[in-house]
Amino acid sequence: MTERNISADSPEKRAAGIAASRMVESGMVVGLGTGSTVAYTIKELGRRVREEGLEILGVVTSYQSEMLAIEAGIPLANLAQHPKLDIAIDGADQIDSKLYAIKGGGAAHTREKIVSASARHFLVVADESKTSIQLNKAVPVEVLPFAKTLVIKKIKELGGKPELRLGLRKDGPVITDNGNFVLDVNLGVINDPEGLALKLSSIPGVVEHGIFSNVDELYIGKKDGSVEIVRK
Ligand SMILES: O=C[C@H](O)[C@H](O)[C@H](O)COP(=O)(O)O
Repeated sequence: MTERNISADSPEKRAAGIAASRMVESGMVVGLGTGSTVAYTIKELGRRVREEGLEILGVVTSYQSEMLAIEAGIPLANLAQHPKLDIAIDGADQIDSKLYAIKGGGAAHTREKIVSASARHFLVVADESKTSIQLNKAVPVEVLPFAKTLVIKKIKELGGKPELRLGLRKDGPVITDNGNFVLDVNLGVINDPEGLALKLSSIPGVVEHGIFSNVDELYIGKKDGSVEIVRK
């Protein structure tokens, strides 16, 4: 895994993140994703709340998005209060031409999947480097620490090469917001994302994997500041 830098400015990510925020209207309950691209969306929504009187409730997907949303001034709610969200907006690590996505580079994919599955509309924001004809990046798999050895064995039986994600400024494994480990699983080119998703989900001890098949719309930010919109 390469180091993640969520604070470096990126015109492409900003273009996609801000364009997506325009889909949000007063009265909506909005799923707020995790990562450097959707951070632009969260900041822009906060600006509209503070300066334009936009009235929304945010439902966060991680401690990162919670901290950003609080700092931006977005009032928050949770899924117990609002089980049905109007929209969820989130980033992706890779997304293919059929809008299957790999997420979890920030280890937030479990809550992201729950929040996006609760939304009527799921919109992904990304820069051009994330698009690919087929998925081929390592798939993050959140695992109960107790089940690590079994899950590694089962993943190898599927032909995957699992690697325990280690902390960058912490010794030992990354611990997710849910208290679990993450395996980054190299599976080569993924020809059948839905089939693979089913196989990974059926391994005892897998909490959630990072293959998403529920993306409705993709906003791709370009270097010239334009945004291409792809709909399912
Ligand atoms: O766990 C993290 C998430 O799935 C992110 O949405 C994903 O990694 C994309 O992040 P970024 O926009 O920083 O590339």
